[in-house]
Amino acid sequence: MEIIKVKQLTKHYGETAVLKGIDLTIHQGEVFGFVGHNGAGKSTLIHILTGIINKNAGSFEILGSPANQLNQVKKRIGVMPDISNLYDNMKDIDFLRYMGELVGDNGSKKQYLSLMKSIGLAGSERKKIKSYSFGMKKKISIAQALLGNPELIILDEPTSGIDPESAINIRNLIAKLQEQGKTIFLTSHNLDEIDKISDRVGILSDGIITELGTPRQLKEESEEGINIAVRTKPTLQKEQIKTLSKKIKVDIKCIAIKREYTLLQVSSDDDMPALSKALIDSNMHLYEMKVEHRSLEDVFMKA
Ligand SMILES: Nc1ncnc2c1ncn2[C@@H]1O[C@H](COP(=O)(O)OP(=O)(O)OP(=O)(O)O)[C@@H](O)[C@H]1O
Repeated sequence: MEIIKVKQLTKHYGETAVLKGIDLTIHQGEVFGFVGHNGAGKSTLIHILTGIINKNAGSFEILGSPANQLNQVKKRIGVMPDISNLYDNMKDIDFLRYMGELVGDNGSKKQYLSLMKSIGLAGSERKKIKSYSFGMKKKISIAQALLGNPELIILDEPTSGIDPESAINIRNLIAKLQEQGKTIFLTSHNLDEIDKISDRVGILSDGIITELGTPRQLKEESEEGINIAVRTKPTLQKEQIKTLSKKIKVDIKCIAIKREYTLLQVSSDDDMPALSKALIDSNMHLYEMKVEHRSLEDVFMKA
């Protein structure tokens, strides 16, 4: 089932075109990671999809409702608000109860406390939001997005500014929500995190989605050769690589030398046996040799 369907959507602010034709379909139960540089237009798309601002052209449907009938499905969508929109003078638990009532969530105090605990806010209950740190405000805004048991949860940078343990809790929470059949649309600048938790990733660049696929597909598509990290003593230097390359008749590129590691590139893993033998036959002491797979960061940098 299609939860989000966007076709040729555009948005400009004055003369500046930010979204230049977005096509995107997100299915039920997916965790979709949406990434892009600062100012790429990720929040702009979220604001359009949630009815905060209007698109200029194109169309979209959310939970089967077209853009002009978003009100019909708003209660089924949980959106993490910007932390500047939280009611600072309210106590956290009262805030959740109040926001919950607005979406028909009449949970008990125990349920709200349990929600706070699940996102790492145990022990802070009954504090006024204005006394919260930045990270705590992010957490309570994630809690707000979960009120009313929404089917689609939209999280804009849920883990930025959050301590590592809480970020892990939030990732675990996202996995649990997915197990319950929820669809999660999230943005993050932490590409390792996106790689870990997303079923599919979209990279927004210059107003369009330039890369779309599973993290694995994107990483494999970007592979041009095999990168091999070699740790030797002494550290392998560029001149020695040239000599080795000639000796074994394998094209070996030196990508980088970082401390005791030398990062090499060969065209295929069939070149590895010859390379390891040549290293052992030379006077190098070979401590480690491992294939370094591309990361989403590499894909992102090329997008
Ligand atoms: N209300 C507005 N009026 C004019 N320009 C705007 C407005 N809102 C956003 N922009 C501009 O649109 C572009 C996209 O902004 P947006 O916040 O969507 O990017 P983003 O990808 O979410 O960035 P970040 O990763 O930094 O959060 C930016 O250049 C921003 O300055």
